[in-house]
Amino acid sequence: MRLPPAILANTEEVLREILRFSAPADSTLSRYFKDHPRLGSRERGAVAEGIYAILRNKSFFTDFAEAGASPTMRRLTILGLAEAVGVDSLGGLTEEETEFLNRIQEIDRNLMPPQMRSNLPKWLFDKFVAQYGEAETLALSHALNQPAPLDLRVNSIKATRDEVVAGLAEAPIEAMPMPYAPLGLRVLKKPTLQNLPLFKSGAIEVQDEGSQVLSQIVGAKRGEMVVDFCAGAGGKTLALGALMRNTGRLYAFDISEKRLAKLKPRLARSGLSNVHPVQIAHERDAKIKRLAGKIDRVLVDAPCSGLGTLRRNPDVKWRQKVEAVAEMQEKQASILDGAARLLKGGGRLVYATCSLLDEENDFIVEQFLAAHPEFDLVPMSKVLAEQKIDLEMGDYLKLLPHKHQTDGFFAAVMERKPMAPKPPKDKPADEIDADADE
Ligand SMILES: C[S@@+](CC[C@H](N)C(=O)[O-])C[C@H]1O[C@@H](n2cnc3c(N)ncnc32)[C@H](O)[C@@H]1O
Repeated sequence: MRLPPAILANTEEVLREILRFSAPADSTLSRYFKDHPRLGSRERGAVAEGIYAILRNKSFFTDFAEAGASPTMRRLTILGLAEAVGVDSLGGLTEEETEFLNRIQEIDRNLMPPQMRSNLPKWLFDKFVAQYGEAETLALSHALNQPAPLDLRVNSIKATRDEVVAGLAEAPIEAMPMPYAPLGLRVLKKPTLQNLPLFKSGAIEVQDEGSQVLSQIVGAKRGEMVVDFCAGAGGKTLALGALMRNTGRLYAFDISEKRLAKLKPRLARSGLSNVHPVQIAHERDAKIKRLAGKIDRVLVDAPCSGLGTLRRNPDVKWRQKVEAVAEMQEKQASILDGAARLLKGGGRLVYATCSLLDEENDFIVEQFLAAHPEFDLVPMSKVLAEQKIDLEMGDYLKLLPHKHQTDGFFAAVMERKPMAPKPPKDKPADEIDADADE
């Protein structure tokens, strides 16, 4: 069935706003839908998918849209909607526009210059080529320009993976176990989940497989003291709390009250009672000091450029700036430094990002280790073997959309060396040393 011609006007209207890049595309879209309550769910879906298709393919769509008689914005809209819903579902095109679309469909995209084929801004294309080489950059950018699949995490304190597969089948929703995340399921279509009893009861959460693997490698165990330093809306917090079997104490820190507020309803659904959300002012907050040297595991899921999530947030590549990456590095180093104080001897510190740039990843970890001889790197190959995750990695976890079909993620695990016992208060330190020599 064809979409009503008015969809073209709606998409063009919201596109104009989104291309100003003054706010994230998903929040602009939500606001637009709230202001246009008459749009049905099929129409809303078409507008959103059309916008995302334009953001994913902006470089070559813009190039084509600029050549022709009708206004560029209208042509961009037509290209995006045709890509998202198919030419046959589009109503209200003029003859000239239909011809334009047919011409574009015949173009072999492989003949375009590499940067245009990648649909990345020049600064980012250059950075990726320097790091991955041109052939891999093209494979990576191709994967980043596809919509992400829908991944679920089974909440192991509420259900098993098999029970969830059976429950989804009744809906009927087909779901496949995922290769790396032991509690992960990939849903083949994209059904609405919010009204399913499995969702309402907290037996499932939406979470990318890469994000699930990252929670798993923290290695949090029953009864431990754990800190999720940059918990946000709690995607990884919830996974950690379940891995701890709802025991011990899991602090969810973040500076953002708004993000922590989003964690609350998810927490209520999850049935976890071991999670303690705490808003902190910054990474040196006095609330953190009280826990110094007492924590078994700390996850720093650091704020980053977010370039690993382009499948979901294609606007990020156009909104992100090269200068912002440098600013981000300073923040990442400072947060990692602040979080490291929490660990007890033998405790593990996990640094993670959803960035694909070495400068936010390897570089931050190497700089940290050089300044903190009290920490040793635990090779990721060892950590993955401990967790029985069948992934080939060296020192670090580097999940890549074109290789692992996940969002792009980086993680490193560092272990604090055992601490020297503190001298008793009534005995001077040099006396303790003399005793130890005997
Ligand atoms: C990558 S997001 C975290 C995503 C979250 N862990 C999840 O799995 O959904 C980074 C978070 O770091 C928070 N943040 C930024 N600066 C911080 C700081 N100095 N201390 C703690 N959290 C901070 C941001 O508010 C944001 O929620």
